[in-house]
Amino acid sequence: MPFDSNDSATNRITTLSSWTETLVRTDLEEKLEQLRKSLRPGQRDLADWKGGQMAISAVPGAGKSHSLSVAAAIAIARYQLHARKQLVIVTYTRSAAASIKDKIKQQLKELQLPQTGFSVQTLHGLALNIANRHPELSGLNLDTATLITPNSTHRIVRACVEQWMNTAPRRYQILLEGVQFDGEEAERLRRHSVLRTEVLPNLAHTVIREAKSSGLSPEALAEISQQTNDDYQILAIAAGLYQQYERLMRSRDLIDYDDMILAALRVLENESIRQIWQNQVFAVFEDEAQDSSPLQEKLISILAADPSNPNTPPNLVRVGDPNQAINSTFTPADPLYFNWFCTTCQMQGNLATMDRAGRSNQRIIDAANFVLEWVNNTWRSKDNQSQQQELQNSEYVLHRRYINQKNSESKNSYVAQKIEFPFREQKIYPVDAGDPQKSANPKAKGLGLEIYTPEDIYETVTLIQKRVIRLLTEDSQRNAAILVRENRQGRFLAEQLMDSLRQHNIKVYEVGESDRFSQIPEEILKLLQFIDRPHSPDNLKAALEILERRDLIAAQDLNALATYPEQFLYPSPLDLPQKPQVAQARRYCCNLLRARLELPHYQLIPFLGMTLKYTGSELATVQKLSERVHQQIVGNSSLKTAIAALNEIVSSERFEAVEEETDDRYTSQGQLTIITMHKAKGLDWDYVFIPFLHEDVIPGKPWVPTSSKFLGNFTLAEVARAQIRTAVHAQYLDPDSLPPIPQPLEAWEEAGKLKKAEEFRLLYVAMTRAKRLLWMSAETKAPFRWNTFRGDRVSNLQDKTPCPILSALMRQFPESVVKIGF
Ligand SMILES: Nc1ncnc2c1ncn2[C@@H]1O[C@H](COP(=O)(O)OP(=O)(O)OP(=O)(O)O)[C@@H](O)[C@H]1O
Repeated sequence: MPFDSNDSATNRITTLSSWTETLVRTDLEEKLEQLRKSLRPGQRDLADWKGGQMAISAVPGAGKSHSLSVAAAIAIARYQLHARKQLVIVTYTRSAAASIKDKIKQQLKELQLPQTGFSVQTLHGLALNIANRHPELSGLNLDTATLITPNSTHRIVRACVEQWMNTAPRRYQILLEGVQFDGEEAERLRRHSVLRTEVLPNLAHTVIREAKSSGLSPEALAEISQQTNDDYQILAIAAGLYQQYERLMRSRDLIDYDDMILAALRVLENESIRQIWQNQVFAVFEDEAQDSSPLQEKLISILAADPSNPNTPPNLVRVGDPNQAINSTFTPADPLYFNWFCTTCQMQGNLATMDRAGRSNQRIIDAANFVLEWVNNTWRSKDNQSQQQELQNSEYVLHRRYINQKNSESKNSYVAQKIEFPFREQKIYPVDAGDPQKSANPKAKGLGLEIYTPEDIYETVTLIQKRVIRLLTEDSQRNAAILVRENRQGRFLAEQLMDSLRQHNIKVYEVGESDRFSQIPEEILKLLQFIDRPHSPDNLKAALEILERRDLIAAQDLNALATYPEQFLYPSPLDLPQKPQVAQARRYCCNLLRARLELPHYQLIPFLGMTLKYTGSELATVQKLSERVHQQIVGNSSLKTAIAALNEIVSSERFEAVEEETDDRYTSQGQLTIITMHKAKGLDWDYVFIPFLHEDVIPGKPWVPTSSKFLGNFTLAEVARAQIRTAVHAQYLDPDSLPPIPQPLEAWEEAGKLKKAEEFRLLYVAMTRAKRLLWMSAETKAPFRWNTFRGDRVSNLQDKTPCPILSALMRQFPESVVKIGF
C-alpha cells in the first residue's frame, strides 16, 4: 500500500509524482539497456563511458558513426542533458554531421525524450561559432573579413614570396646558387623564374598550413629554425614567408580556416568566457579523430574540460581509425596524434577497440587483414636502428608525460604496438551470429576477391564493362564502384564505359575532383565573360559548352555556331532559317544578354545560377560565390571588376562548394560510380573494382621536378614539412624539448616514408569499401604517366611493374587469381 491514511494530500501528491518518476526512470533505464545491448562488444565500451578521456580505435565498417550516435543518445538520457548542458559531437564534413544528427534525433525519439541536449558540428563550424559570439576577443569580424583557401598560385602567396625576396636578398642569393652555379646569365634567369613561380610559392603554401595548424606562430617557427644548420636555412625561409603571409592577410582583412580555430582559442584564453563555454559543454565526442590537427585537438580538449576541476582529464571521447588516415601528406592532419591519444588512454585503461565489422564478405576481410600485416612486416624488416631508438625515446617521454603511477603492463603493450608503423595492428573480425546489422558479412559474389592481370588498360575496360553489365542487370538493387588513384584514370574509364553501360540502363556517375572544389565559379565566370563580350567566338563557344554540358541545349557542332557570333546571335532575314537546336541555343544566349540590360550587375551571378538550373547545394554555392565576389569588389563594383575577382578565384583558389548533406548520390542502386580512393572514404558498395594497381602509382616515388634540381635532390616544401613535424612531435611529447631537426636529405627520406605508408593505407581504405566482390587488377601495359595520357589507343603504353601489395595478395590468395580467357 503506497499511501498512509494519515498522509496529507500534498504528501500524497509528492509521493505519487516521485513514484511515477521512478517508474518512468525504470522504464527509461530498461530502454537504455536494450539500446546498449544492440551494440557490439567494442561499441558497448563507448556506450558505457562514464566521464573522463576515452579513445576508441575502430576498424573499417565497425559502425563508428552508428555507435557514436547510440552512445550519444544514451549519454543525453542518462545525464539528462539539456540546452544549457550539452553533449557536443564534432566531425569533419557537413554530410557526416547531418547524418549523425539525424541518427541521434531518431534514437531520442524512440526513447520518447526531447530532441535536445546535444549539438553536432563540424570542427570549423564550432570554432566559428565561438569566435563569432565574442568578436572583441577573437579579433574576427565576419562582416568585413573574407575567408579564403589560397593555393600556391594565389596572389597573397605570390605577394608574400615577392616581399620575402626583398627582405632576405642574401638568403635568396644562396638559393639561386643552388648546389653549384657557373654564373651563366640564361641559367640565372631560369633559376630566378623557377624560384619565384614554383619553389617558393610551394614552400610558402605547404609550411604556412603545416605550422599554423600545428599551433606554431611565425616567431615560434623562426625560433625552431635556429636549430637547423643546412646551407639554405630552409626553415628560416619558411618562417620569413609565413611572417609575410600573416601580415598581408591582416592588412587585406582576409582569413583562412586555421584563423577560425586560432580565433576560437583566443576567445577561450579569457578565463570567465572559457568557463561559460565549459559549463555549457557536458562532453565532446569526436568522430574521425585520426584526421585532427594539434590545434583542433587543443580546441576540443579545452571545451571538454571541467572548469571547477581543470586538472582532471576532460570529458573527451575520440573515435577514429588510424589505418584510414589518408590526408596526412597533403594536409597537416597526422594520425600519430590520435595514436598517441590511444596510447595514453590505453595506459589509463580507457582504450576500447571496435574490431567487428559487418560490411564485407570474409574473403575481403582476410585480404584487408593480410595487407595490414604484410605492410607492417615489410616495414619492420627494413626498419633501422635509429627508428627503433626514436620509438623508444618517444615511448619514454609519453610515459613520463602521462603516467605518474607506473603501470608496467600497459607500458609493455605500448612498446609492442610500434605506433610508428604504417598501420595500427588491429585486425578486422566478422560480427557474431545474431548481429542486428542487416545482411552483415554478406555472401561472396564470384570469388569474393578476384585478381586479374590484363594485357593492357583496354582489356581492363572490357573486363569491367562485361562484369558490371552482368552484375547490375542480374540485380539492379545492387551498386558498384570503380576506385581510382588519379582523376585522369577516372575520366578515361568514364569515357570508355559511359555509352555501353547506358545502353543497359546502367548509370555511370563520374565523381570528379570538381565535386568538392566546385566547378561553379568557372562556369559562372565563362558566362559572365560571354555577357561582357558576346562577340568573341571563344567566349561564345565557352558559354555554349556549359549550356550543352548542363543539358540545356542539344548536343551539336558548337564550332559552327561560334565562328560568326553576330550571325548566330542576330541572324538577318537574308540568312537561312536556323535549325531548331540552333534556334534553341540562340534563345538561351540572347536571354543571357538581355539579363545584362535588365538586371543590375550584382544580381547577375544568382541569375546565372537559376539559368543553369542549379539545384540544392549548388544554388547555395552560387549564393556563397556571389557574396564572396561582391565583398571583394565593394567600393569599386562593376561587371568588369566582378569578372576580375572571379577570374582570380578560379585561377588561384580552391573555392569550396557548399557540401550536399547526404552522400546518397554516390551509392545509388543500379549505378556504377567512378570515384577516387580518397573520396571513397566513408562509403561502401556491393561490388568494388580497383584497376591500374602499379608500383609507380601506389606507392609511387617521391619526385623532384627537373626544373628545381639545381637545389639538390629534394624539394624544399617536403623537407620543411618533415622538419616542422619533427619539431612539433617532439614539443607535443615534451613542451620543454629542443629537438634535433633532421638535415634536408634525411627529412626528404622521412617524407618519402610517410608518403609510402599513406599510399598503402589508401589502398586499404579502397579495399575495405567492398561488400560482396573486390575486383583488383594490374595491367601488363599502362600509360607512362596518367597525367599526360591522352586516352586514345595511339598513345604509347609501357610495361609496368605491379603494386607490391597486389603481388603479395596473389601469392597469398592464389585461388583468387583469375586467368583471363578461362
Ligand atoms: N550495432 C549495430 N547494429 C546495427 N547496425 C550496425 C551496428 N553497428 C554498425 N551497424 C551498421 O554497420 C554499417 C557500417 O557502419 P558505419 O558506416 O558507421 O561504419 P564506419 O565504422 O563508419 O565505417 P568506415 O570507417 O569504414 O567508413 C552501417 O550500416 C551501420 O548501421
